[in-house]
Amino acid sequence: MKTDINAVEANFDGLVGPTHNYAGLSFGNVASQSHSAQASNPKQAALQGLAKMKALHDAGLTQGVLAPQERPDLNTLRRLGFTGSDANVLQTASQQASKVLAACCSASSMWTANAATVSPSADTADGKVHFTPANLTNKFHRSIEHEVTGRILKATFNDERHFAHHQALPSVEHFGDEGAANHTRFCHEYGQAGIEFFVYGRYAFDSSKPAPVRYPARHTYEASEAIARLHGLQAKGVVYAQQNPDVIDKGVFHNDVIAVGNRDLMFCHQEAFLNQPDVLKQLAGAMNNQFNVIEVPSARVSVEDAVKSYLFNSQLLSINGKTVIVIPEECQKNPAVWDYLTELRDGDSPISELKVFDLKQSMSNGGGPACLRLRVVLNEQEQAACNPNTLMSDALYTRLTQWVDQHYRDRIIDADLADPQLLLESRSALDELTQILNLGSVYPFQQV
Ligand SMILES: NCCC[C@H](NC(=O)CCC(=O)O)C(=O)O
Repeated sequence: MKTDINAVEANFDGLVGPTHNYAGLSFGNVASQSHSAQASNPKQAALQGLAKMKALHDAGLTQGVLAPQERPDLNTLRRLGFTGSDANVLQTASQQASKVLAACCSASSMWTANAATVSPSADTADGKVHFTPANLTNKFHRSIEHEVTGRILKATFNDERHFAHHQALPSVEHFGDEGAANHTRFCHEYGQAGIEFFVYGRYAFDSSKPAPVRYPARHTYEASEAIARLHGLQAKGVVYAQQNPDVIDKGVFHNDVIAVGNRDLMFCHQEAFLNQPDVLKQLAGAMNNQFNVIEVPSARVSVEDAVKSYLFNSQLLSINGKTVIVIPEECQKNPAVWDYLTELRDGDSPISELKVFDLKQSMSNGGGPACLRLRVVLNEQEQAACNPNTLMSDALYTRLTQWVDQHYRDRIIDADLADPQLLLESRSALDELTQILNLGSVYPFQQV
């Protein structure tokens, strides 16, 4: 197949929804648990996300926006037995099952690294870009995302000649799938066939294999294999690796908390994978031995510091032939991490620039720069086939910041989630958003 030299890696970031809150829903995600019950600021959260999108657009990258989910999720609450008017459903849920209500109000779809796994057309048998929404079975509040995520992806990549959309895998723990947070694509040029690297936390059908003991392994080997099959990937274009169970037990709930890759570069912690030397050897072989690894030693940055600072939840971006790393402010505040990063930048590593962002609202729930984006490699024709209203521009940035200022609250605590007014505010915001992004009626409340 011919290489498209104009293929780009686009980042589609999740827009933070109007109900962003801290409910402590993610066992095994240290930040989510430690910020439980604190007041959130949805307006600031959305603006922080938009500022990152705008900055990367300004740097010349292709940047897209993925719409949030409808929350509170009244359909799910009704499915769980709450009845009556919408206000009544919210009130009884808050009285009888406040955690269930909080789960049905989470803005967790903002972390679009978990929205889906995406395979670029250069890697797939039919030459289309393949999308499979992640079932996110391990956490109830996230398991209710995939259906609407699928609709939003179809409305964003809306051309059957170029884009193939699959259903999520069966929603059981055996096929627990956390999407692109556990998937990295290596390549020499974006438009050339690449190596898709799938990382999983455990085996569902083989209990003889190692697994974490304290925290859950959300993603299975069997799920990764199924995605590779669905997307029509060639065996020689796929490498699998198991996450080190010990680091899952220290709070590394997704691989993108301990490793990140771009083109022919892998930036990872020394303890990221089981049998790490062998994994790196396999990757180098698959990449015809043109592969660079920056492996951060535990003696320089401990796993605990990596989890606290989100050093590896960074974005590695190619800008004008240079590799730039996008990191959260928390990296600057951690002396061991900052020392290491400045040494990388000033030395002869491939990383030549550090871009620091304030993403505190998302970080407090365990989501850094990389969690907030879904990478989609697109050749020239595919770029033209995307829904143009979802692509960042100066005009879209202005429009969306005004929209956030108009509709979003600047404070939400647990008790607010039962407020019927919040439901109305969210629906009117999202109704307007579907017009701004030209998505059609993707939300359940628009389909009655
Ligand atoms: N890729 C980053 C995902 C972070 C996400 N946090 C949350 O859902 C926290 C929600 C809360 O606790 O309110 C998760 O753990 O899946």
